[in-house]
Amino acid sequence: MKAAMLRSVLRRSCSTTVPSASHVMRRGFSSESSPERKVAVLGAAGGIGQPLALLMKLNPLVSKLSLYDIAGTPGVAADISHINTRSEVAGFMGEDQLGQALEGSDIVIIPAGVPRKPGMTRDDLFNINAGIVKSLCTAISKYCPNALVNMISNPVNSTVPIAAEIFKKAGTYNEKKLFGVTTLDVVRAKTFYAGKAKVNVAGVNVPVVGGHAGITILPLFSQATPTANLPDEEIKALTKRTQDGGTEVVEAKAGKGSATLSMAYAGAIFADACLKGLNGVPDVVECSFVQSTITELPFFASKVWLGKNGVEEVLGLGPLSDYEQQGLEALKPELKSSIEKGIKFANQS
Ligand SMILES: NC(=O)c1ccc[n+]([C@@H]2O[C@H](COP(=O)([O-])OP(=O)(O)OC[C@H]3O[C@@H](n4cnc5c(N)ncnc54)[C@H](O)[C@@H]3O)[C@@H](O)[C@H]2O)c1
Ligand SMILES: O=C(O)C[C@H](O)C(=O)O
Repeated sequence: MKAAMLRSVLRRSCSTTVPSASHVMRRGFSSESSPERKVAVLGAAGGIGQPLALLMKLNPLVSKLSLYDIAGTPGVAADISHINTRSEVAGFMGEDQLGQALEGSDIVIIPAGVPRKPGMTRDDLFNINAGIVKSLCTAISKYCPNALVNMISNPVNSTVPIAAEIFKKAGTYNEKKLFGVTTLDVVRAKTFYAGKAKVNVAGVNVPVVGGHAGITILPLFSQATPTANLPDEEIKALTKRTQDGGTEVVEAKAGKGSATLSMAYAGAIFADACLKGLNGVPDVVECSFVQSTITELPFFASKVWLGKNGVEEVLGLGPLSDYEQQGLEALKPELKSSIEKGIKFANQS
C-alpha cells in the first residue's frame, strides 16, 4: 500500500466518520445515506472471503453484510462485526443456514471453492468447484432470485455458464444479473502497464476482455490510457504477464493457494461498482464476463455499463491492434470449450 494511501486509511480509522471503502480504494466518494443494501459473501471464511468481507464492511453502501461458509464463519463474523462502520454483520455456517444467509440479498459474491496449487490449471478445479457453485446457485434461485451474482470461483469461464444453466432450470435466470469477476485481470494490467509506461498507476485504464484463464485473458493495451507508445515486444511481454498473473502468485505461494488479497481488492471494487449501479450512480463501467453478443460466444468479458438492474449495456470491444485481433481469434476455441463444459455439467447432473 502506498504511504499516502496508508496514511489516509489510518486517519480514517481513527476518525468518527464512517470510512468509505471506495474512497480508500479509489479516492472517490460514496454516500452514507444510500439505500439499504444487503451483500452476502459465500465462502467468507476463506483466503479471499475474509479480506473481501473486511473490505465490504468498510463500504458505506452496504447496510447488511451476510457471511456464509461451511466452516469458520462465526469467528470471522464476530471479528468483523466489531468494526464501527454502517453495516450489520451476521455469520452463517452450514447448509441449513444458507437460506437465512441469502434471503433479501441485493448482491451475492461467491469466492467459495478450492484454489490452485503449482502445476494446476484453473480447469483442474472444475470437478470440485462446479458442484459447489451448482449447489450455491440452486439456493440463490430459491432465496434471493433477484440478486446480482458476482462469481469469483474458478474456473470462471465455466462456473458462470453453470450458474446461468442452474438459474434457467429454476426459471430465475436474468442475464443482466450474472457476472464473472474478471476485475483482477484489469487490476494487474493497470499495475503492470503503469510500471512499464512509467505513469501514475492511479490514472491508468486498461480494458481486459475475453475470459479468465491463460490466453482467454486479453488485455487491450492499444486502448490503455494514458498512452505510452510502448514497443511491440513490451506489449507482448505485458500481455503474457497479465495472462500469467494468477500463475505468478500460485507459484510464489508454493502450494499455499492462489491470489487472495489482490482478489479481495478486485472483488470489492467490482461489488462497489454493482452497488453504485443499483443505486443509480451514472456511468459506472467495469469489465466483466457476462452473457454477450459482441462475439459469437455466448459469454464474453468486456466493458459493461452497470445500472439499476445490473447490466445496462454490454459495451463493444472498440478498435483492436493486429496483435489483439490475433489474440481474440486464438482465445475463442478454448473459451468456447470451457463454456460448453459448464453448460454440459449443469444439464447432466
Ligand atoms: N476470479 C478470480 O479472479 C479469482 C482470483 C483468485 C481466486 N479465485 C478463485 O476463488 C476460489 C476461492 O479461493 P480462496 O483462495 O479463497 O480459497 P480458500 O480455500 O482459501 O477458501 C475457499 C472457502 O470456500 C469455502 N467453501 C467450500 N465449499 C463451500 C460451500 N459449499 N459453501 C460455502 N463455502 C464453501 C471453504 O470452506 C473456504 O473457506 C478458488 O476457486 C480460486 O481459484 C478466483
Ligand atoms: O490463478 C488462479 O488460480 C486464481 C485466480 O484466477 C487468479 O487469476 O489469480
